[in-house]
Amino acid sequence: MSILSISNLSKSYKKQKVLNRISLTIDTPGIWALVGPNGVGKTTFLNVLTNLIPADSGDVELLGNSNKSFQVFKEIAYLQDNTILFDYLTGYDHLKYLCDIHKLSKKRVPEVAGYVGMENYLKKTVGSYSLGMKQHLLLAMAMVNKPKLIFLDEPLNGLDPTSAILIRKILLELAEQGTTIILSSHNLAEIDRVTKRILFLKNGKLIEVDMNDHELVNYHLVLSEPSKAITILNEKGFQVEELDNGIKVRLQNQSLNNLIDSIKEHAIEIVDIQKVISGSEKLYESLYEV
Ligand SMILES: Nc1ncnc2c1ncn2[C@@H]1O[C@H](COP(=O)(O)OP(=O)(O)OP(=O)(O)O)[C@@H](O)[C@H]1O
Repeated sequence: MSILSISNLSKSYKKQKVLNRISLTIDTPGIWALVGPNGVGKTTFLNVLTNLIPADSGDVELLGNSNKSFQVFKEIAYLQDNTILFDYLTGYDHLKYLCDIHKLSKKRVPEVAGYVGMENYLKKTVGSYSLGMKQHLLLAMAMVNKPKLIFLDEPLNGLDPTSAILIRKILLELAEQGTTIILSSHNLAEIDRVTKRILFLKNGKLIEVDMNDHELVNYHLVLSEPSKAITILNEKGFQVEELDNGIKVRLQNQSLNNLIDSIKEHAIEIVDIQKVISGSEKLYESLYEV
């Protein structure tokens, strides 16, 4: 049984084709990032997958059941944006309501609130919440029924570093426990921290990428004589670029030891050396011609 199986999924708004015969299968648990520029169709895609809005054509199966079956909603969760929250209700009310729907004990409320660190404001009305506090509540709501598959639309929006770190830890923990998370986000640096698997949405199609195949490793070096080093390294076939405060080298067939030895044998001092991995932002730039 696949965790997620999509075949020939299409959705248009009037003449605008947002999803164009998309097919995708996910068989292994983990985190999958959904990425694309504003207005490309990420929210539409998540809404169609969870059957909040109907597709024009195509089929979706979540955890082996059609996304139109009632069973699916016991096992999945969809964290939408905070417009689904009610200002005059407390965080507790929201979580208790979901426990009732899922026929779970209300003991699950403090459990899940504690998990996302919102015990202090659980009993306050949502109207008094900051953006980050609302994001915590939404994540807690998504976790109430211990779902095996979670769709998250921009869960990192408006979070301070403390909250972003906490949510990252929670996502990684859930993934480790076997949950599959489809995470729509514009925060590419954060995505690189949680997953190598990215679904880029472009022109109505998904481009599935394993970042392990696309990462570029460069070394940034601060040197006593950068110009001399550039000449020497170029002669030896290294791919070198000048930086404001040093040089950048991309290794191809050479090892890091080759690089260091080549510099040292000309008595050039290496003041600093850093490994820099270029992640999804580079790929995003080339895919969307930024
Ligand atoms: N109900 C609707 N009626 C008509 N057009 C819509 C509707 N909902 C979305 N659209 C259009 O569909 C396109 C995709 O919108 P969507 O919200 O799915 O994009 P997104 O990738 O989630 O954007 P963002 O990153 O800004 O949240 C946009 O051009 C949008 O204007």
